[in-house]
Amino acid sequence: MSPAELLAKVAQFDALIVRSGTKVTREVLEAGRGRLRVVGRAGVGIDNVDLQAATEAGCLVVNAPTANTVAAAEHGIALLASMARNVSQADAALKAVYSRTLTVFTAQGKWQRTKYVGVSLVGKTLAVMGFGKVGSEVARRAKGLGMHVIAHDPYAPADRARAIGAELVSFDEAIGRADFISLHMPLTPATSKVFNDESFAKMKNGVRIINVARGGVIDEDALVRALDSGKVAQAALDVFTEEPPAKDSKLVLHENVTVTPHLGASTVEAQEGVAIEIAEAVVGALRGELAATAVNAPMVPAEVMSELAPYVSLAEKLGKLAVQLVAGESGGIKGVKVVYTTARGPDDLDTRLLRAMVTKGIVEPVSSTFVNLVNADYTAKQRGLRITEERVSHESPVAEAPLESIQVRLSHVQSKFAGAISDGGDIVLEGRVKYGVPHLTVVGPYEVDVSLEGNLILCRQIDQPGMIGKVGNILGQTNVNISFMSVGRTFRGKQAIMAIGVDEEPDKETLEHIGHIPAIEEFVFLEL
Ligand SMILES: NC(=O)C1=CN([C@@H]2O[C@H](COP(=O)(O)OP(=O)(O)OC[C@H]3O[C@@H](n4cnc5c(N)ncnc54)[C@H](O)[C@@H]3O)[C@@H](O)[C@H]2O)C=CC1
Ligand SMILES: O=C(O)C(=O)COP(=O)(O)O
Repeated sequence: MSPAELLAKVAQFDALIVRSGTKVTREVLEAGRGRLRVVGRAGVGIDNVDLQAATEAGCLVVNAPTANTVAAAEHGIALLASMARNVSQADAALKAVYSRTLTVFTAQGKWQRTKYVGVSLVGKTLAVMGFGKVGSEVARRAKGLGMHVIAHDPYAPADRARAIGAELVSFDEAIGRADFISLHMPLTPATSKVFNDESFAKMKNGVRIINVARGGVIDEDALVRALDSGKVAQAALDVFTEEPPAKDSKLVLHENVTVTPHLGASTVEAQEGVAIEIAEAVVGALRGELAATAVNAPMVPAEVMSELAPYVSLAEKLGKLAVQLVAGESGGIKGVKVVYTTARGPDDLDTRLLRAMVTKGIVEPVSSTFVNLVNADYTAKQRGLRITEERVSHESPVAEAPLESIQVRLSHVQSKFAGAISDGGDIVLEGRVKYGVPHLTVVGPYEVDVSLEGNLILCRQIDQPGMIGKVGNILGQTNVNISFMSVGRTFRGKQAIMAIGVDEEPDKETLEHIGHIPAIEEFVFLEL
């Protein structure tokens, strides 16, 4: 699709899957607002996606960070070796002659065995700039070629470098000592044009540079100057500031430069790999699962994610139930307090995810905004929702459970179900996870215990015999299956509430029928 076509059509889709050639600009994301929920980048670099605009639109951006790593590393090694031995220049020169005449070598001698004398790799020093996934695979392979490998990466763990046999050094030391420099850092404001006149000046004369990362990390005009002066003997480039580069690009046309058109990830295996990786990530994200490869959401490590999963669901359901209890005329929800009862300290329990899910539960049923971990705080702020959190420490933890309970309090709002209002005047709901399943355990001043699956009916009645039977009968007559039921009361013979989980949504008449049971004071049907 052309950019114009993409703009015109993006609103018809829930997800977009792109490679680096498609620019997912603010304009594209705005045009997709309301429908577009996920942008999947079938590769690593996400510099072609406007992350801030995606975050504001609540659009999750996921990438496929691992499936093309080896392909990129292999391409780096291919460029390193072919540059050192002038493979592409020699090939082009020889082909040019053969295409003119099949038999004669010209006087200028295109069978140029002396012109294309190369340099050896063994024993040379390679500086790997950016010791991440691709960089470390390049280092590993270069070791196999007998090179001495040094690396610069301010954030790389020293033990990984040590394990591969690479020495981690400063930026200046890396570029100053190297015979070959291979670039593997992401393009960020900090890395933009870090290879410039000043840094080329610090390199050895006759250094050779390989770039399979991003064109923007090199000041391309400065590289042309360094090539012209001989400071840089050769460069091998897979990526460019502008792709494709201008037709008259001095860099592309330079005789000491080897170029490929951004082929780093282009192997049959890598493309199959990223396709599968991104399809799984996008489908998961559309199903509402937490994406491990989310780019614009806080990173939640996989083990934390699996431990918190039932609490994430509990948090969302409590938010969803709470908002349905708010009376229409109460002037909006202002303050939301989430209270976590836990044996863990702040360092062992990151509540951002839980807070985001409470926000999602509260906002989604009453708006057209799609809320996720990405835009939850932004959305809450926009809607004037003040969400505060409190931790209550719990002395005797149940085994290893991260949380004992989660309570959601909506302050100073009226409720359509007075039974949900606590003594302090807030709507209060509390829940726990039991056997991996979220349960509602407190409604206002009442203790209940109902599994949060399907839908829920809350009834407040006078505590007297026969109530369960009456309600059960009415539901049974219309084939509504009760999945769970619990009765809580303040004092014997006073008020009680019944929390009834139902698989099907009862029709209006059935609900009215329940409301007409004389002892029932109020009831509400809540969707989960
Ligand atoms: N040519 C192609 O087709 C491909 C290009 N790439 C590009 O390769 C690059 C690396 O990708 P991965 O290894 O997967 O990413 P990665 O995130 O695993 O590694 C990047 C490393 O760069 C380091 N880094 C960040 N700032 C730095 C700085 N100022 N100086 C030195 N190091 C710095 C990080 O700490 C990290 O270890 C990215 O730019 C990516 O877009 C990746 C795959 C294919
Ligand atoms: O994954 C990356 O960062 C790449 O540069 C590969 O880009 P591509 O998917 O080949 O357009």
